[in-house]
Parts: sequence; structure tokens; C-alpha cells
Amino acid sequence: MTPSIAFIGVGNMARSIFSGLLASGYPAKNIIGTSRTAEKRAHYAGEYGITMLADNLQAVQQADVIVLCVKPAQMQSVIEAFASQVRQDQLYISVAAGVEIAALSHWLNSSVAVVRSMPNTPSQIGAGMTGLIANTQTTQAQKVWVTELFASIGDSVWVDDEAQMHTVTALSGSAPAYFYRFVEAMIKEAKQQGLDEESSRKLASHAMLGAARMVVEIDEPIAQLRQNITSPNGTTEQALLSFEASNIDQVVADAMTACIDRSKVMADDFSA
Ligand SMILES: NC(=O)C1=CN([C@@H]2O[C@H](COP(=O)(O)OP(=O)(O)OC[C@H]3O[C@@H](n4cnc5c(N)ncnc54)[C@H](O)[C@@H]3O)[C@@H](O)[C@H]2O)C=CC1
Ligand SMILES: O=C(O)[C@@H]1CCC=N1
Repeated sequence: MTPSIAFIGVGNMARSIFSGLLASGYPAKNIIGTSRTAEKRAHYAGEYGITMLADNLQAVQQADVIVLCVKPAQMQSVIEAFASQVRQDQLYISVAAGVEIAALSHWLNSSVAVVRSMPNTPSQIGAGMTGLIANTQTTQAQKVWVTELFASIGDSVWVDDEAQMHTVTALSGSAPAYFYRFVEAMIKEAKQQGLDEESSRKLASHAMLGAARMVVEIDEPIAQLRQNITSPNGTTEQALLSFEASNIDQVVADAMTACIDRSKVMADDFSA
């Protein structure tokens, strides 16, 4: 039997996950979403054919798996409002940054199975990457099901120490935004150099896509892939020397550390 999945708080991340699930063949009749806004409920029900409800409690009562997709700051009050209805046969999956399993379990007021995930928005096109960790109540069968769930919208990595979720957030959850920012800067400069927006976007984005595919599909050191492009005294070398002059390793390390530090502060702020 296909489990029914309720997405509590349909926004960017919930939409990315359920649209990826639908594209991979998950039946719309087994997907519920919640939103407090009537307009959004009508939109998502119409566009995706899923059931949209206003009431989180009703969604939780109807679901086998509950995916908690509200912002970290809203998580406690949202969970506590339906906690009395939590059933032991359910599985709860949180996507929230910086909200630890101990807090989720405490608010759920139960020894129910809880998986903390850190997905990313490319899940929407089946190219997601998700970090996962489960509490001890989660069975091996439930972990296999969760792995398959996230495989249908990309891939996943289980970590065994919850502290690693901070790094996962900096490495894959937030990271698509870094690459968008990089490509935005490239397009901006290409336009400055006289190329039109459409051509610039096509050239830059496909360079990013091609490079990413080679990293994923070719079993060679990434440095080697880079060197294959870098002719001595050629053009690429000059661009890379410019990055080194800006201390690219430090720029990236600073950004990732800022992300990790924020995740740690959130874990403190949103603890039980
Ligand atoms: N956007 C991203 O790339 C990623 C987001 N996340 C996590 O996903 C969660 C959601 O983030 P986004 O989707 O970006 O935010 P969002 O703001 O787009 O979505 C959250 C939704 O929850 C709704 N909501 C708030 N309170 C509610 C309530 N009481 N009942 C029903 N719905 C309610 C809001 O109206 C909103 O539509 C966050 O916890 C974030 O940390 C995790 C990984 C990546
Ligand atoms: O920025 C955020 O807080 C969320 C978590 C990872 C990506 N977006």
C-alpha cells in the first residue's frame, strides 16, 4: 500500500519535494499539503492535483508520513498544535534547518519515528541531494523507505552524527544558491562585455551543468578535470590566477562557516 504523505506548510521546499515525487510517479491522491491561505490551497490543488487542507491536525490524522516543511521558527508551535494526535505508526520527517531531533521528538511528545532531513530545491527536477539522520525509534524498514523516497527526487546521504547536519546544510542544502550567485555574476559580466542576456544565460548555465555532470559522472580527481581545461599560458590560467589572488579557498570557507555558524545558532534558538 502506498503511504499517504502530508506536507505541513507548503512553500518552496514542500513544493520542490512533492512536485519531484509526482514527476517520478507518486500518486497525487496519496499527497496532502497544508496552507493557511485559501488562494494557495486552490493553486496547489489545481496545478498538482493533490489534496490541500487548511487544518494541519486534519492532515496529520489522515497521513502515514508527515513532512514538516514550515520555517524553523514556526516548528514548535505548529507541532504542538497537533501533538495530541500523533500515532506511533506514523513517521515524521523534518526538513527544517537547525532544528534538532531532540527538539522535534520533545514537541511531538512521543517516542515516534523522526527523520531529520536537509534537502535542496533541485529536488523539484529530480536532481535533489538530501542529508538524513534518524532517531533510534526509526526502524530499518522506515529508513529504507525514506532512502527510496529521496531517491525518487534525487539522491541522499545518511550521516551518523547529528552535528554533521550543519556541514550538510552548508554543502548541499544552501549550496544551490551559491552556484546561482556565481552564475548571476558571470552573466552580469558577460552582459557588461556586450553579450545579450539569453546567450549569456545559456552559455554560463550549460558550462555549470557540463562541469557538474563531469564531476558526478567521471571518476577522476576534480583537480585533474580542472587541469584538462587549463593550458599553460592559456586563457583559463589567467582566470584561475585571478581567483587565487582573491583567495578563493578562503572566500568559500568563510561563506560555508557563516552558514554553519547560523545553523548552530538556530539549533540553540530552537531547542526544546
Ligand atoms: N528553500 C530551501 O532551499 C530549503 C529549505 N529548507 C527548510 O524548509 C523549510 C521551509 O522553507 P521554505 O519552503 O523555503 O519556506 P517557505 O516560506 O517557502 O514555506 C513555508 C510555508 O509554511 C507555511 N506555514 C507557516 N505556518 C504554517 C502553519 N501554521 N500551517 C500551515 N502552513 C504554514 C507558510 O505560509 C509557507 O508557505 C524551512 O524549515 C527551511 O529550513 C531546507 C532545505 C532547503
Ligand atoms: O536558508 C535556509 O535557511 C534554508 C536551509 C537550507 C536552504 N535554505
